[in-house]
Amino acid sequence: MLTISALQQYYGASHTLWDLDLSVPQGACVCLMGRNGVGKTTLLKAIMGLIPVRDGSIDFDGVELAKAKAESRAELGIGYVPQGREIFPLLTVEENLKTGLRAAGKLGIKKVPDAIYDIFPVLKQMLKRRGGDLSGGQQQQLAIGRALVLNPRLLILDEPTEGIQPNIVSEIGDVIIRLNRARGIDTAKPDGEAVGEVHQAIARINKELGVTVLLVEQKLPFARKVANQFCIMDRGRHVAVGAMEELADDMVKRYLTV
Ligand SMILES: Nc1ncnc2c1ncn2[C@@H]1O[C@H](COP(=O)(O)OP(=O)(O)OP(=O)(O)O)[C@@H](O)[C@H]1O
Repeated sequence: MLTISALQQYYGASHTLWDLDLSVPQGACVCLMGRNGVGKTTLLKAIMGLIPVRDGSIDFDGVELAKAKAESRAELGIGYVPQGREIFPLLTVEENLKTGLRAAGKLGIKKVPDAIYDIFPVLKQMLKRRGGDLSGGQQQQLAIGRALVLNPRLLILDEPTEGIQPNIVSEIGDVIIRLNRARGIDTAKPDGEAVGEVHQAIARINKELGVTVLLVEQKLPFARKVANQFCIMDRGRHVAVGAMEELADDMVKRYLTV
């Protein structure tokens, strides 16, 4: 679905991404890992067209994104939750969600889908509250909700658990897992699990679309739980990729432990 090849990125004279390759197959949940400052956020911003790239290719389902305008991503089906969430503190929850619609372009989506409120019931309860008055966890749910309003096929999240209470971290993890893996779940025949409204809403979105996920995450247990593939970066280069169950202790020690 997303194939990055030989990407080169500079901040001025500073060479930040070196010959970087990354593959995100359809249906996967890929976790981009690495210590602070290795270039994870830079890579996500490059994918989103928020910073220019010098050379290389970013192919999304056959469309070359490396030189395309940032606005093209939403229309193509890429949703983005930036680091630090970047919600509008003075706008209400409803207004924040509607900002996600501004890039609807030709998609024909005119209102925030009800499924967003089914996935994050707290947003419905707080529709008229200002974004800045929400807790960190609620703001993160708002940021993810906003990224989902255009029904993306690829959801990109930059450190979704940063600064969030443990119980909300786990809720957010469950939502990501279900968005990613609920495809094909038969809601009429739950597999031993009580299928609630949230689950059904996610299964509905997922059945229609199948949300592939690329996320940056520093918390190892969260990454192991949520993602099924990893890509480790070190000093602007990809140094190891594989299935999450292959992420060995020596790699963790060498590239991730601070
Ligand atoms: N706007 C910028 N101008 C110049 N250098 C930058 C800019 N943004 C980031 N950098 C530098 O680029 C390198 C990669 O930063 P980046 O934020 O992508 O790393 P990261 O892996 O996401 O780290 P973190 O986990 O701390 O967010 C760092 O050395 C950083 O100082």
